[in-house]
Amino acid sequence: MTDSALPLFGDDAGDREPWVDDTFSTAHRVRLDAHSWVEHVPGWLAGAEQVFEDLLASARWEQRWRRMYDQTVREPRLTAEYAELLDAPEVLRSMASALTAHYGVSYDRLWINLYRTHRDSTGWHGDGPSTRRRECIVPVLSLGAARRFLIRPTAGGASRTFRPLAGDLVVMGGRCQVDWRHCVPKEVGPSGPRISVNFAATSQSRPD
Ligand SMILES: O=C(O)CCC(=O)C(=O)O
Ligand SMILES: [Fe+2]
Repeated sequence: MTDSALPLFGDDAGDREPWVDDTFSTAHRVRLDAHSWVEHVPGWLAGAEQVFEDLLASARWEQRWRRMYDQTVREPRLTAEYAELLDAPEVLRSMASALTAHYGVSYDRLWINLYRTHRDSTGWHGDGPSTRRRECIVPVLSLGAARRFLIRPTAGGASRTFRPLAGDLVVMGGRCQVDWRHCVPKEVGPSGPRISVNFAATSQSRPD
């Protein structure tokens, strides 16, 4: 057995083991309007690099296709879904528990997206079937390269820009999935790969 295969204990553990700030001490909430908000939690996850590498190597990445008008288009990113939280890696399950405890929403499934380069993206959308309740709380964790995350009113208007770094959470709350649209646009300059972890709750997929 080599050193790197040994379990992490002692002083080293703090540097390498992923660890979430379950006090959410850095959370900063931006009110979008009377009903919707976005919370940015910088540095929520420590050890993000290890989680990124593990997911990149171990997730069952799939190419998805999206129906747009009369065409079927290839999504410019890869996705892996964990329809049951129990099937997700332990580190993601413990993050889901921390989010459930903090936001009072029972996160019981998740999907992760891989933006391979600056040319991968996701267009303006609301999360649709996973967020049918009038008010939802949708946490998204960023890993890997920093990319812009934009949100703008569904009816049109100026967008707000967030730039989550690896380990940051961006949480959409209230009526964000109906009254607002979000996207991760392509970038002009080169960027390394990014993974986002999208936490979902069956309870939020049922209309109230
Ligand atoms: O990658 C992100 O930050 C957001 C992804 C997203 O909105 C989605 O998959 O529904
Ligand atoms: Fe989304």
